Amino acid sequence: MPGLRSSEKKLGQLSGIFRDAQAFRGMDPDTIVYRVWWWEPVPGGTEGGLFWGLTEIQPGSVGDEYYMTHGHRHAVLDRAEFYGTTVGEGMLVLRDESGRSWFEAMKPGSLHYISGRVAHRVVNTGDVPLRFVACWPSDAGHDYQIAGGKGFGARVLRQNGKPSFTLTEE
Ligand SMILES: O=P(O)(O)OC[C@H]1O[C@H](O)[C@H](O)[C@@H](O)[C@@H]1O
Repeated sequence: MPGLRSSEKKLGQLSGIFRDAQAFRGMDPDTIVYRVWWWEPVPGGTEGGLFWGLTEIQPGSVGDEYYMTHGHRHAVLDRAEFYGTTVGEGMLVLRDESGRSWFEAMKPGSLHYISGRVAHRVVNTGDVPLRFVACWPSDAGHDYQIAGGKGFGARVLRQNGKPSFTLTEE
């Protein structure tokens, strides 16, 4: 049925994506990390349609790693997406099929085009909730297996009080 949808992601649902497992175990699994509201004017899977969404990621960290979305590629691999930041500061972490990882800085007014086949995740590096709008094809779907389960090959960590994009061996 077409309509407005919403979902929330709690820490307990993000097990395994943060580096510091000990810090993670010491935190309340019911803590909400992010919420998504999105409009589905056509049924999911419709070719040629678009969805529109708003994501809000809370400020916070697990150990020295900032709160972030799980991250995904599109199940229909070649589908692209736009993100537009409205409030807060963050990093859009991207990984292509060759394994290259990079980021784009997010701040109010920043617009980000995410090509098909590129995995994407958003990290809140600020002190306030990070909000961004998104527009993606209604048949894109989500694939949460990034690089065969290895992840993004990069982490955003607080170092000397500042966010640092660090490539990893993954
Ligand atoms: O699906 P996640 O990786 O948890 O990201 C959360 C959400 O971020 C954005 O709003 C995307 O447009 C959504 O499609 C996605 O569901």
